[in-house]
Amino acid sequence: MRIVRLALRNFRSYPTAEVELGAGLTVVSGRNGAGKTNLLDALYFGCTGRSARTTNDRELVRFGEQVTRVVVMTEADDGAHELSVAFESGQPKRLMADGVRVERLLDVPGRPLVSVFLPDRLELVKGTPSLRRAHIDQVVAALWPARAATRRAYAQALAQRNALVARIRAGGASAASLPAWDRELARHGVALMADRAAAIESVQTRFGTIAGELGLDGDPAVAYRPRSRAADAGGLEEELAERHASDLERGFTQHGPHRDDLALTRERRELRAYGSQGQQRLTLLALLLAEREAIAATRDAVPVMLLDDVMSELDRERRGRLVELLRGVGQSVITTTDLEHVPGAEGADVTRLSVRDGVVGADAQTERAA
Ligand SMILES: Nc1ncnc2c1ncn2[C@@H]1O[C@H](COP(=O)(O)OP(=O)(O)OP(=O)(O)O)[C@@H](O)[C@H]1O
Repeated sequence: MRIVRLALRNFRSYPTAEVELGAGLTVVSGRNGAGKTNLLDALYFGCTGRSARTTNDRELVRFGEQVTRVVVMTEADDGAHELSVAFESGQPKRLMADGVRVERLLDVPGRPLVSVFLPDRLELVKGTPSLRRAHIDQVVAALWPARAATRRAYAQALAQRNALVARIRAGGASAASLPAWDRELARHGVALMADRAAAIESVQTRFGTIAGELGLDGDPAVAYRPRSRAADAGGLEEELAERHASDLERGFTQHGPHRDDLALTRERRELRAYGSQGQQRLTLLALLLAEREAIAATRDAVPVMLLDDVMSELDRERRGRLVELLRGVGQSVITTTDLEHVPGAEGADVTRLSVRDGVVGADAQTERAA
């Protein structure tokens, strides 16, 4: 599966654009504000139905326009496919796969997986545990699509247990009904913890290696931090039972995998609290690359990497190593203000695009030579 073409209409700074992606690495160059990030976001939007930068879709519609539309054309073993997303203010988003309306693009079989590195995504390292939990669950779903159901089942059981806690507090139900929901929550909870642990295990060693190669010293590490210490469903059920009184006092379920975290450390200290901005950026980059390798090793699908302005952080040697990693397997799109920052960009296997004033042109090299 690979993305062949992207077509946009009234997406951010672009009135219209048609972009052909390379089979491997595509480098998008242009000045600050030219529209490079907008192009990456359009790709993300077309593949997932969501922006990587905002939850407010209205921001995606070009100023003065009403409707934006993004179409992603792909090629797979079974032929050509098309995903499209259209958004009009005040209307529900229209998501289509091969001309058929769908609820969610994430459920479309064979859709391209995408992994995106944008400055805003640093929140994954710096922000609250909930972002990291959601991220682990996305990695689980990318590694083993069928297991996405476990997280949904857990979330549903948790919502029901919380509703019951509220009813008991209001005097509308008896505390004797709690153990049944402890059992249900524990059953899905241990399955969820096992999936998360397995996902992080498949990423751990790769993360250490790639982070080292990209120049992050100090023994960088990623580890799953489950809230519960239970080894099985019975153990988690007991932990939940021990907290009945305090759950009823606080009004919600305080214990379980919905309180898990992912620890990202360097020299055994949390990068969230002690890492420099550069270290946090390298950590995020290494994590996304490690996940991509793990997914490629588990499935015959390699996520498309969308990397925004990542080169400025790296010295020449590390830029070279990153380009090597990206050229090795799958598709990637990388943006840069300066083509010189991408070693090997002149290679025959690299597709070069230049962006200027909301217009995407082919081959910046040719343009420079002209
Ligand atoms: N809805 C919109 N309609 C029209 N233009 C928009 C819209 N949203 C953003 N823009 C414009 O897009 C431009 C920014 O584009 P983008 O972030 O893609 O630039 P960039 O090439 O990645 O720049 P940098 O190198 O500085 O990160 C800005 O000029 C901004 O005004």
